[in-house]
Amino acid sequence: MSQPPKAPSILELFPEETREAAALLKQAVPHMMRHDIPPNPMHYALWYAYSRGLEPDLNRRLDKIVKDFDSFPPESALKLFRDFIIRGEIEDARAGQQQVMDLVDDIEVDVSHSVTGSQHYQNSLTLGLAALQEPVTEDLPNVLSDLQQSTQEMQEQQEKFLYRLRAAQSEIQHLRSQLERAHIAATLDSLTNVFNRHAFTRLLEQALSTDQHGLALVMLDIDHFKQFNDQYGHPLGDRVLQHVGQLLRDLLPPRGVAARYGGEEFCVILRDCFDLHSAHAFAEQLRLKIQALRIKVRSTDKILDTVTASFGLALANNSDTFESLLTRADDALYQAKRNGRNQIHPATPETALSA
Ligand SMILES: Nc1nc2c(ncn2[C@@H]2O[C@H](COP(=O)(O)OP(=O)(O)OP(=O)(O)O)[C@@H](O)[C@H]2O)c(=O)[nH]1
Repeated sequence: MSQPPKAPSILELFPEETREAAALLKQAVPHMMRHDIPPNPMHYALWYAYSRGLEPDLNRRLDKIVKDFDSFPPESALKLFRDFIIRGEIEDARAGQQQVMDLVDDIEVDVSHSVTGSQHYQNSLTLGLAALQEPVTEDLPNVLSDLQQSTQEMQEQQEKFLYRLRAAQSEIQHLRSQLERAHIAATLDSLTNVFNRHAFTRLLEQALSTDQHGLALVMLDIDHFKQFNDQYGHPLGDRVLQHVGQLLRDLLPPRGVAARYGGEEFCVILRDCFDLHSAHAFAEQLRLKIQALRIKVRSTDKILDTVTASFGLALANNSDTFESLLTRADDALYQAKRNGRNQIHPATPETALSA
């Protein structure tokens, strides 16, 4: 029997580049305004998909709801959001749950057969041993033959059980690697292979709540990236981001965390930095490596203009929250941009170091 087509994931549903997505934004927002629909993320996703027009059924249902209600009941929005926007993710989660449940059911049946078999064997052993303790009778050959038969049955059953356990073991390994892949997809930025913003937020909050001693935050932002995109196009801009991701992964010290905070902005959490010098040394190494990047246009072999980045550094103190630490690093980054870019600016003036 043929399987129904797999529902697309969010990434497949919304593959647009910045410009195309911005054009859809301009169409989606007036739809929401016209019907007095709050432009929250759930509504926005629906009206964005509506503007894209690739799901006629969604458009028909949205048109009908606003016509019938002259507004947009939140329950209807949620249902459409589940049915059209996150259905791929919901299907994946359900399929994963079902696989685990099937596996547990199979193991339960196998264990229960094995227990029953062991009980029978135990009974025949008990009877056989009792018979063997009797004075030798002519029944001995029958007792031995019964024991031999039940031992053979037990052995066959154990072999089957082992075979099923091995199959379950490989199924568990498969499920584990599926879960690991899902976990990676949920925490990594797919373009640059460093953590995404969501994971970074969680990791920095965790680090601040457990041990902020020696914790430093580095924020970096590629310089004049808009200009680079405009001149060479987004695909080459994407390659720059991928190179920066690779450099971050290569240079990251032990216990460090590198993340793409958004667009062309990255954050790095460093540990064991008891003054800004070691954070500065890391940032300086990265700054030089970015400056040394030579990006080649594959079709023409032309080497593109030098890429540079600006850096803000902040050392966590006892009273820092996620927001306060991020704001200080961001302010320092802003200063680095104002001072001329391609440089590092520490958040605290007393430890000022120049690039
Ligand atoms: N190629 C590509 N570009 C992106 C991505 N995300 C954001 N951008 C672009 O990054 C640019 C950021 O531009 P701005 O915030 O004006 O900053 P800038 O041009 O780097 O200037 P300064 O930061 O002041 O040096 C915009 O053109 C975005 O379209 C992405 O994933 N890929």
